[in-house]
Amino acid sequence: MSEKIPVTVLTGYLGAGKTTLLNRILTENHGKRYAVIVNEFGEIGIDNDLVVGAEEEVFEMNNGCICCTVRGDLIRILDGLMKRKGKFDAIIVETTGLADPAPVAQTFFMDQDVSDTARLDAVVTVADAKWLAERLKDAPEAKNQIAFADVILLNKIDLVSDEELQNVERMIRAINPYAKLHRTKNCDIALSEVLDRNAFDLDRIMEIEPDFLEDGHHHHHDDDIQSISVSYDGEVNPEKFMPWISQITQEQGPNILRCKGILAFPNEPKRFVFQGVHMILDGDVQQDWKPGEKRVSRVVFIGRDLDAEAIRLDFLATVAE
Ligand SMILES: Nc1nc2c(ncn2[C@@H]2O[C@H](COP(=O)(O)OP(=O)(O)OP(=O)(O)O)[C@@H](O)[C@H]2O)c(=O)[nH]1
Repeated sequence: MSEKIPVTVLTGYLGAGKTTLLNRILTENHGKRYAVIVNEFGEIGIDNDLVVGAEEEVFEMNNGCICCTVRGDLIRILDGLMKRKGKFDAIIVETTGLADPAPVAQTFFMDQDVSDTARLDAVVTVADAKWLAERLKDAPEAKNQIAFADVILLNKIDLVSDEELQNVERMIRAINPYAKLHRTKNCDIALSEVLDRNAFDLDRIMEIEPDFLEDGHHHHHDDDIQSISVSYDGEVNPEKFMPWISQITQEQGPNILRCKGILAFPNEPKRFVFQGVHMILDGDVQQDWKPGEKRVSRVVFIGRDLDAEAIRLDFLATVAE
């Protein structure tokens, strides 16, 4: 029997640094070929376009969470990939920040075709050193992501004091004493610590979740969490957009778990990408718009108690004349 293809499930709460880690993996000179599956919560894909590395094949699963509505899609994509075995060395699945990793991991044991050809190598969880303590209070997914991890990257250590870091490490250890824990900035880590670990331990998981191998998925997403996507078929004016995005993240930061966008600015050959986690905002011009690519500007906000219509109108008010 030929060897099974290793699958790494990359998880972690909204904005923790999953795409940063994925891009690091894909750009490093590893000589391997990865197939990448990216799942997003919002209905318009942004992450897919933020993943670098033209070599890799990126499969996008939008509009739903990998652990719920689109799990069938995951099985279909995996089945399709298996038919082309030999064309790549490993598979990386980046889940949404709101995914419960258990049902995703379950897929590799419960689905016969998948389990015959692929093996779950490890669940790698990226944790945000600044926000994890808060999320452990109000987001059960954040806790499950830690509990199920084989490897944890405690990321964004540049944003916290030593004391805060030790505190959050204690919280992680209380939930999961077994995972290998690394402190990172910008997910800077040797790939050998993340890939091909052979770390997934079914026995440990059965201890946490005794019905792991039984069918039926009971994960209920927090219904209060909204995903608001707005897309405009053209350019936005940076002089209007920048003050608006700063203002909304300052004023509504506590409710904005995550925001991001790709924008076309007039006379700018490069795409402007902005990223936000609560009130922390980051933005920069990145790669060029491709020749013939439509210059569409799009933003996504994920959070609670957000006024979707106001966000839509305010964003559209920033478009270039
Ligand atoms: N200060 C700081 N910022 C970081 C670090 N790692 C990542 N970021 C920034 O955090 C933001 C979110 O990073 P992503 O990698 O997109 O996070 P993600 O987990 O993929 O986000 P979602 O897929 O939307 O859940 C980006 O603006 C990153 O540049 C870090 O170690 N320190």
